[in-house]
Amino acid sequence: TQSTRPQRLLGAVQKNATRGDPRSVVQAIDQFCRQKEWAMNVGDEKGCILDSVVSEVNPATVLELGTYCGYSTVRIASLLPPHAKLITLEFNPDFAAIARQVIAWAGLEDKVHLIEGASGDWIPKMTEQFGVKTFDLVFLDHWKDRYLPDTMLMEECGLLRKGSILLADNVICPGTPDYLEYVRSSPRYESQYFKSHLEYTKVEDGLEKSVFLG
Ligand SMILES: O=C(NCCc1nnc(-c2ccc3[nH]cnc3c2)[nH]1)c1cc(-c2ccc(F)cc2)cc(O)c1O
Ligand SMILES: [Mg+2]
Repeated sequence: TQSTRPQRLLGAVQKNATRGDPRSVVQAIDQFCRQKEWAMNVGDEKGCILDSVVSEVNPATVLELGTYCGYSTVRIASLLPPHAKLITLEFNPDFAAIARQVIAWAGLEDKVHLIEGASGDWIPKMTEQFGVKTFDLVFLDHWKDRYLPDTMLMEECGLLRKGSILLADNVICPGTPDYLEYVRSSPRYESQYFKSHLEYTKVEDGLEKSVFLG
């Protein structure tokens, strides 16, 4: 039977990356996506912006919405201080199965909780299931029409504190117009746009960084 793109991406990691070396896993995926097949990872250019925000925030608790193959999960987890926790949510079981193996190849499974399920179901359960009171950083990279409802849900569930950072991928392409309007006009957020490009292309895209003001 035919392999899927995520399976071929995993194959490239197992072939070209060194076990336990997150940077080599990231590099192997970027090389695969540039030379073989495009895939919807945040990519190297936006990935550098992600790295700088993670390093600046130095978060103890991170929520990632939209794991896909685990590329950004590996980038984030490799920068976390010891004992920090990254919870990543993936809706598609096939993507989740690949992501687990990519994260394991990078040797980061102890820092990552990968949950299979819908954000709307799991966000209200974060505190009781994982003992997380608030998130220091949230990386939004899942279905683009879920960014706004899930942000409102996180507010309602008290998962954001004064100073929590939301970093959203794809605010231009594919685009998240309702989310952008919300975080840019709400007095409860201070937002900043980091102009970049859609992963592995010349198409404009960018990340929106929003600080929750409480
Ligand atoms: O759809 C995207 N990403 C979403 C994957 C996902 N992986 N997991 C989920 C999830 C996880 C929990 C959920 N709970 C409820 N819905 C959920 C959806 N969603 C995406 C698409 C593009 C893209 C750009 C241009 C094109 F021509 C085609 C495609 C680029 C990107 O950077 C993306 O991130
Ligand atoms: Mg994305």
